Amino acid sequence: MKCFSCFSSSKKKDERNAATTTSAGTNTEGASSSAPPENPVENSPFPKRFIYQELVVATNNFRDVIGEGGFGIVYKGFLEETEQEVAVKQLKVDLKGQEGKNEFNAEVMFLGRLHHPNLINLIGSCAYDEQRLIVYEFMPQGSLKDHLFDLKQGQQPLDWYTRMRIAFGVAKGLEYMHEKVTPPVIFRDLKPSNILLDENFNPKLSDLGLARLGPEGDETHVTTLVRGTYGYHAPEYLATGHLKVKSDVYSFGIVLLELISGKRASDLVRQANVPNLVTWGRRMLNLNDKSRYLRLRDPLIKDNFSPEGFIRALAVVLVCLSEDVSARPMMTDVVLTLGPLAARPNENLSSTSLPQLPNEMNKPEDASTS
Ligand SMILES: Nc1ncnc2c1ncn2[C@@H]1O[C@H](COP(=O)(O)OP(=O)(O)OP(=O)(O)O)[C@@H](O)[C@H]1O
Repeated sequence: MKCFSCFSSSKKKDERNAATTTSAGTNTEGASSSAPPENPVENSPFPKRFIYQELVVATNNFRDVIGEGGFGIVYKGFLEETEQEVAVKQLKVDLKGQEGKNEFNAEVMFLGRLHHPNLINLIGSCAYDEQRLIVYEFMPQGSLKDHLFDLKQGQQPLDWYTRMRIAFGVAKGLEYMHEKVTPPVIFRDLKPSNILLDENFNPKLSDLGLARLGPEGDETHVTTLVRGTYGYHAPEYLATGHLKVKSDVYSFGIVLLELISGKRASDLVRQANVPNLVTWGRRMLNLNDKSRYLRLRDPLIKDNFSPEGFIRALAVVLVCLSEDVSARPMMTDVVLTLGPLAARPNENLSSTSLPQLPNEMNKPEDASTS
């Protein structure tokens, strides 16, 4: 927790500037002026401190529930002052314990300092008595979970390219957290319900309540209690509590496999005698039988499918899910590989523009669509 305090003690503006630096040496709050043009920073660097009554008004007395998670209920709201639709999360605060407040502090601290188009925009927060509320930009398409599993009647499944675009955006968000800020930030709870979608299905990572500052200098990991969601943890983190940026890479591999297969990691884990998603995926891929690869594809993905992109995406899954932590790629490599896969054919990206894959990523042979 010593690194954590260098963030959390930074209430004053000048102290905050010292807290997190980008790899270019500028602080993340200043990143709004120094970010590269392709990564415009949308977020206000100074989230608002709301008074409780403002949020009562904004949410019409907490009437319209958007969703509920383990840490609280999320309500729809509207801020008259800025004419902005918002989502307001009211954290369950366990009066006997610190857990809810810790999540709140971590989320407000991280989101207040990290700014990227693929991270949710924190509009503000409110700490009133035992109440803890967080105000985010509203994401009209909800979470990836709502579009991947248990679709409602008549709901259109995500097509292949949208899935790849979502994976690409998530990879960019993680790349930013791991590689563009110092010290790195480990998300620790990557899963579809923490990937929110804007009106154009661009993804934004949310729920940084469990995030941790990563190791600095020569250290390879931070040691923590195992937290997060069962089914998404890297095996070494589960076994030892040693958390690394590559633990997130493993979770990303699982989410990518979920996007490809439409199967839920967590459901399969709970069922007796059924291999979990990772075991099942690996079994299919190791059988050197091309027709089996295609059985990993979500049957809801129909037209506009790219067999070459499919194989490459599976190769990314395989390396991200390596048991050997050092064999897992950095998110920058994943971003480079997924970028071209996210482009629809009419977006004019030929296969020759695909980046060279590391050897392990070329493992699966090419497959046909038949
Ligand atoms: N900014 C937002 N805009 C729109 N919908 C949101 C927003 N934030 C959360 N939601 C919705 O509320 C649901 C609950 O979110 P929340 O982060 O509280 O829990 P969760 O991630 O689903 O579960 P848990 O936190 O227990 O792992 C989300 O799945 C999503 O559908």
